[in-house]
Amino acid sequence: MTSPILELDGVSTDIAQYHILHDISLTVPEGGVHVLLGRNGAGKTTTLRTIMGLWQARAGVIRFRGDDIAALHTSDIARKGIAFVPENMGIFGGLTVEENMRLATHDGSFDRDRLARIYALFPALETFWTKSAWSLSGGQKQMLAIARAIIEKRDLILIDEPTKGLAPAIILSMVDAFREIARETTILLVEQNFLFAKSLGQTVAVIDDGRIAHTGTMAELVEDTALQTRLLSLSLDAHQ
Ligand SMILES: Nc1ncnc2c1ncn2[C@@H]1O[C@H](COP(=O)(O)OP(=O)(O)OP(=O)(O)O)[C@@H](O)[C@H]1O
Repeated sequence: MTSPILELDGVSTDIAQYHILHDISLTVPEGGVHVLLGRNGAGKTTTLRTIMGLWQARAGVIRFRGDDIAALHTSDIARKGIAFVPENMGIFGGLTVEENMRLATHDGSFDRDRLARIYALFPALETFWTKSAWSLSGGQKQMLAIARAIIEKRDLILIDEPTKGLAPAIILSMVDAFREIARETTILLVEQNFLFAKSLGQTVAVIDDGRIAHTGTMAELVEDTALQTRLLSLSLDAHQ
């Protein structure tokens, strides 16, 4: 396994008076898709927001390519090459697809090759390029949110539950897109959909009640049904 692109070491985060994350240690190897699983309220979003500097860690170290980024502002963390696709997708409904994409670039201009690649990954975005984002379907909105994160080269993308509320056929089409994106960028994926997660993930961490309950390779979790049963109750949507 390659050296880690991201490491969390003993990270604890409070929101107001509440202790939400407790001593989170997590290693994300460079390249591929790495999954953070956990049930509702387990602390997945808080972990991603802490990495992005949207919540300040009370304790612990967050290393990106070896540099401690825990005290940096979100804009400086983004400039280092980390993008965040939040659960609410963070797109602007009143703007066109093109305007949404342009706002995600640093100077408003597009690299033609990257744009062509994005059109190939998500053809609907080319079709609806001049349409307002609110006219897109849920799946297309999610594609736009992901496309915004990769319109410029990023080293690491944090994606919060991209399959939430999407139809199975749309989720299936996203598997190929994620595999393609992961050829040039490391993805840290928060998920509850185990089928989606296991088809993409190389490593997996399970978080429960703000604590890491398990870390390992996805292959060993897929093979170990007893472990799955133990973790399913903590983390996964049993219907997936
Ligand atoms: N702004 C906030 N104020 C108070 N508590 C919060 C806030 N945001 C999150 N929490 C609490 O922190 C805990 C972890 O929330 P978090 O959103 O990280 O969970 P999650 O695993 O992402 O869940 P979900 O799958 O539902 O998005 C929950 O108990 C939640 O109620």
